Amino acid sequence: MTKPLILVTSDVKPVDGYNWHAAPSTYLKAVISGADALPVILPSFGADIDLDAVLDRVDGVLATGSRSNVNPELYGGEATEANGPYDPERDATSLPLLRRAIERGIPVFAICRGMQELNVAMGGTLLSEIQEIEGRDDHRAPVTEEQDERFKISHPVTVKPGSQLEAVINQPEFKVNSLHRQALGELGDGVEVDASAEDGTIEAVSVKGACGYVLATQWHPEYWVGSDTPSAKLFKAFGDAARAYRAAQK
Ligand SMILES: N[C@@H](CCC(=O)NCCCC(=O)O)C(=O)O
Repeated sequence: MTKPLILVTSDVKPVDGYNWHAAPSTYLKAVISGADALPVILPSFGADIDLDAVLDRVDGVLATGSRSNVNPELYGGEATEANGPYDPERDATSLPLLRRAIERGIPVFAICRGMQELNVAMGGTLLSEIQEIEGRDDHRAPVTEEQDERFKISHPVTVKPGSQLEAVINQPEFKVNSLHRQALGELGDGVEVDASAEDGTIEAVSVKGACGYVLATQWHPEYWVGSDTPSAKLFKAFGDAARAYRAAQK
C-alpha cells in the first residue's frame, strides 16, 4: 500500500513582501519519520478552499502549533493586542477543516495551537495568559533562541485511565515539553480530557463519540519524535490510524 497522505495546516506569514503559507519542518519531518506518511501543506485560504475536495484525497490531518493565538472573538472573547499575534487566515481554514475531518472520520492529530483550534472548533473556549492565573504554572518556553532548550522536556502530565492517550502511550505519567501561554477553558462538544498537568492545565484531549481517530496534545511531540518514546508512539499511532483509514477507503 502506498504511504498515507497527511494534510498539514499552514500559518500565513509576510516574508520578503509576500504572504507565505508555511509549516515548520519539524512537523513535516515527524510525519515522514514518525508516522511513516507523506505530508502535504494546506494553504490557509479559508472559505476559498473546497475542504471536502481536499479531504477526499488525504488520509489524515495534522494541525500544528504556532506562536499565533486563535482569535478570542471565535469563542466569545475579545481580541486584544496583548493576546496576539493572530492569524485570521489560519483560523478561517483550520477550524472548519478540523470539524469536517472529525465528522468524516478522517484521523486527526492536533498539536498545541492545533489542540486549541480543535476545542474552539467543537464549541469550547480558551484561557489566555495562563501564567498570570492564580495557581497556574508558567507554561511558556524558556527565553532563549536555542531551539533544543526551548523545546526541552520540562514537566509531567498525568494520563486519564482508559483514555485514547493511554491506549497510545500505555503509561500513567510521563514528561513533556511546554511552549504555550494559552490553555483550554470550557470543553467543546464531546471533547474529553486525556491528560493534565499538576496545576490542572489540560494537556491532551480526545473527542468522545468521534467515528475516527482524534487525539490532541498541548505539548510538542514532533520535536523529539526521534528520541522520546511517548513522542514516537504518538506519531506512530497517528500514522497507523491513517493507514487503517486509507485501507478502508479501498
Ligand atoms: N500560541 C498558542 C499556541 C502555542 C503553540 O502552538 N506553541 C508553539 C510555538 C512554538 C514556538 O514558540 O516556537 C499559545 O501560546 O498557547
